[in-house]
Amino acid sequence: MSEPILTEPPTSSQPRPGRPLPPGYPADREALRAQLRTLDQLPGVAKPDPILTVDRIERRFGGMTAVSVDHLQVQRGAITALIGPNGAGKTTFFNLLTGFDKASNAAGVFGGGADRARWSFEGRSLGRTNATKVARAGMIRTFQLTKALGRMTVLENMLIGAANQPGENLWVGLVKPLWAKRERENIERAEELLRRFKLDEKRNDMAGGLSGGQKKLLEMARALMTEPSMIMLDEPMAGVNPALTQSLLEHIQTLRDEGTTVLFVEHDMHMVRHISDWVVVMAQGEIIAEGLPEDVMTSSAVVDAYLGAHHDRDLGDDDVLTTGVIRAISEEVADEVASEAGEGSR
Ligand SMILES: Nc1ncnc2c1ncn2[C@@H]1O[C@H](COP(=O)(O)OP(=O)(O)OP(=O)(O)O)[C@@H](O)[C@H]1O
Repeated sequence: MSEPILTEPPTSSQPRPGRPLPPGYPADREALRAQLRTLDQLPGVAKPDPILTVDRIERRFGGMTAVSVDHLQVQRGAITALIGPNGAGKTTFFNLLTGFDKASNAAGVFGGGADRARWSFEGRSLGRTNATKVARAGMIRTFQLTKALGRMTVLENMLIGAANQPGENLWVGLVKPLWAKRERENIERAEELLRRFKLDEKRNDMAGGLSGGQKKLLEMARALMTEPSMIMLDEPMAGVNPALTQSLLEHIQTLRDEGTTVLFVEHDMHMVRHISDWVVVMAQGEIIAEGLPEDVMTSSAVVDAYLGAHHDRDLGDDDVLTTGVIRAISEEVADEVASEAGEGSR
């Protein structure tokens, strides 16, 4: 696979238009990266200023453990990539954190006991809350398969993303002037985001008619209606054509610079290497590695974990052809040659 031409990530940040950066937010991305470079690159390592902290979260489906994360901290203001082979548990982990699924050891679940799952966001415990409350707390996600509502217009899709929609609260619904003011504000914000994501000309089109990449942009724009402190993107690049790749990457970097922490799941290793400040690797439900992109993505443990399910995966750099990879590929080729020879002699 040839590497797409990508511009360098910005190293300094701009304040969010109309909104100051959150207090203590690491505006200078280079300084943040320098701090991250001083950390031990070990699973569960403490971060200088974690926005999200997870402890002992487990999800079992029957006898199969899909997620078993002992400890993870996500650094505020960093772009963190969560990578791992198919079936590693990444989406399930996202679902648990955002309240779309319940941990098998959640508080109140039989057997949850002393080892119950705990996670906190901005220092606030989220373990017992549902998806709506998690979103209101400022942690919002997008999905692997876009959830744009096809029979609604692009603008209507944006407005259902607003946290303070009229009608959500009976009192707001009754107090008409306030209702009208909020609706106006929501429309203004939606229009501004649509302009920014270059979807403004599509505002009255049905969302179902957008391309795959435009739906991804719409979903990201909609997630921003609530002005989240952290956005979790599940495979933002999947189904996006090369023409939109660069603009999607720029949007993600701009989000970070304007005060939104980014955690994303992605299989596109060029993207991971290009824009992440930190990489977390999952395999078989567990976090098996954490560290700087240039180090983690060339680690043989990580490459080996990938080879289980991604024999054809380009990890984005020739340096990944470590001994482990070469050994595994040679074994696979030898197996194929042996089985072809067996078939030929039958
Ligand atoms: N609702 C479910 N019922 C049963 N098993 C499930 C369910 N959801 C996920 N799993 C299983 O849990 C494991 C982890 O799946 P998950 O989708 O979280 O992995 P992933 O890392 O996101 O994979 P991919 O990169 O392919 O999206 C897989 O073995 C999957 O089959």
